[in-house]
Amino acid sequence: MYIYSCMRVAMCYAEYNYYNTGLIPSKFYASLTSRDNSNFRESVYQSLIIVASACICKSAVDLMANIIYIRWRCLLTRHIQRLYFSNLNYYKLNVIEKIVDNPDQRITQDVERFCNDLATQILPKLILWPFIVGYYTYKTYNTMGFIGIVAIYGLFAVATVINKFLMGPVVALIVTQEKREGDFRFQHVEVRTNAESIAFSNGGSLEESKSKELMGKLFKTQLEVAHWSFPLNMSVDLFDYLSSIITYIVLGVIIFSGGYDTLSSSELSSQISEVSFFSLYLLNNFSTLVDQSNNVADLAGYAHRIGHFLEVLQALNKRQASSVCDSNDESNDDGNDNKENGIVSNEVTPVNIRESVIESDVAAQFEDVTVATPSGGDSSNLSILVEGLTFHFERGRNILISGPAGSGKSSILRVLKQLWTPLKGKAQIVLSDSESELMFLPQKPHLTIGSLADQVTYPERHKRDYIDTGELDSVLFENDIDEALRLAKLYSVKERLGGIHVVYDGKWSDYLSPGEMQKMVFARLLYHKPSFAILDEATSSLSEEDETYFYSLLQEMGITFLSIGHRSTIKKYHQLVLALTGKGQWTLGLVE
Ligand SMILES: Nc1ncnc2c1ncn2[C@@H]1O[C@H](COP(=O)(O)OP(=O)(O)OP(=O)(O)O)[C@@H](O)[C@H]1O
Repeated sequence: MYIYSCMRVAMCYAEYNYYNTGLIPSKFYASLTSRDNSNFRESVYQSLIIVASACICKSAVDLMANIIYIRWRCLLTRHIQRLYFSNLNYYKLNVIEKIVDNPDQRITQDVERFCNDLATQILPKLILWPFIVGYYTYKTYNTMGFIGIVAIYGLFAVATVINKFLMGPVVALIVTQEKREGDFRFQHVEVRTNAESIAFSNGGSLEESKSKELMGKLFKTQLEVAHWSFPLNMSVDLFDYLSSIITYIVLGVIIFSGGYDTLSSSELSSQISEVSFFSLYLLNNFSTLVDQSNNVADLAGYAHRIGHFLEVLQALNKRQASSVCDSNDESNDDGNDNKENGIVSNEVTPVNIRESVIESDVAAQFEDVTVATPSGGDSSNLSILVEGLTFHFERGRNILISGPAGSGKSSILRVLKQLWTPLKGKAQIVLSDSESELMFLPQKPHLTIGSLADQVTYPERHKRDYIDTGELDSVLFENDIDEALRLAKLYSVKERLGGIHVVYDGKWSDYLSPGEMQKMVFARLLYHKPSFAILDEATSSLSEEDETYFYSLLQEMGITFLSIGHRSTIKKYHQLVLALTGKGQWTLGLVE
């Protein structure tokens, strides 16, 4: 609020200066035509002061417009980020429901351009617009009469109608252009992210042709925008040029009809200068609005993309809220059923689930869960992976999930983590899903931007803040990380980097081998020391020797694990095997 008020004051002062600047020529005309030396000198001093303060005001307005732009961008981006990162929306939008294209581009680029255009191009022009137009309308009416007002307002009305008509197709094209821009950038980000794999598989020329194709589509749309902008620009320029001559046409009408017959020639030239300033300034304010047509077209394009994105995020949150309500209702019902029936057992299950389990010993449970691939709203795309799955993941009973590739092993974990909604039944993490209780080690390790310490403590945040405020002993913190790195056989990485707090200025996946990346995820596990762990092929890139080492270490530390893996050597670390046999079938049995 404070910055808007400052901006309004600076704009008022700037307008006052423009007004005085506009009157300078008439003062010069008067002093020059009357050969009045002292008046002339006074005009020179006055005009220098006016010009200097006009410059200061203009720069102050620019500064405030920039501050407002940054503030708006910050507020809008934060609002979108809050929605994007809540309820796993970032996952749903990027992996499951691709309802909006390029969410990253909308958050970074579209918001930036929208706020920049609005705050620096449009707001300064509009903030005092009604007052200025009112004032100069009054001045023009006083000096030119009714005819001047009709001519200026008439011209503006015609220009507005024409521009509104011409702007429609440009707005639609800007929306498409932004989508194409995002697709083009995404293709290059993909090449950057997977440079090594592409190089190994000689995919360079294929990627080049894909990039070329996307570039072609983008440039085609840009050309269409340029073509459709041509009539719009022409109309804007026509209004600009017409507005510069209409004043003189009206003045001609007034003079030739005897309007200023009583004035001497020096008074007439001073009058013409003053009248033309008022009317030109009024016209200038109108043409400023008309000139914004292009900016408004761009702005409408960005606003459409941001608005659509916000609508989708809000709809996802609403859907999540209503599904939570539904599941609460269901869980109340289930509670009663369970009391009556006890825990359900499955006939195809060789090992019956114990009838009573100590609640605190259960980390996760599946009750008659049917898992299907996400269909994106089209039920013909739906493929059942596992049907009626019922088991408990409980302390001291390590479970191995096995089955052919694509049989749905990871999908069971996705359902448990609430990334996918089961077609039927209930899968839930009973303990709190925090790093101290239960940790997931995903199939593709994700290493975040930052230091080695950030990798090991992930996803814990703000540790450094606690160290800075003295709430956490930095030596203890660093010792814990060192210990985790040593146990994960990654201490050499710390030495290579020169310390755990050195920020690696690049992509960790290019710096570490796939095996080292998996070790890094184990370092996380060893740092957080949870009671339970879920490992999705977490040792697939490690040697058998390292795999044996890590599984033995987990057993020594008393961590209960549920793991997915293909190697038979890891069987001996588990008590139960959940085997997926395809077409929704599964068996749960003791390890032989
Ligand atoms: N986001 C998704 N949308 C639609 N189908 C998907 C999606 N993710 C995975 N699938 C499909 O679901 C099926 C099961 O995938 P899942 O990742 O669970 O297999 P998996 O048994 O873990 O295989 P692997 O041993 O190769 O890791 C596969 O056919 C896969 O193509």
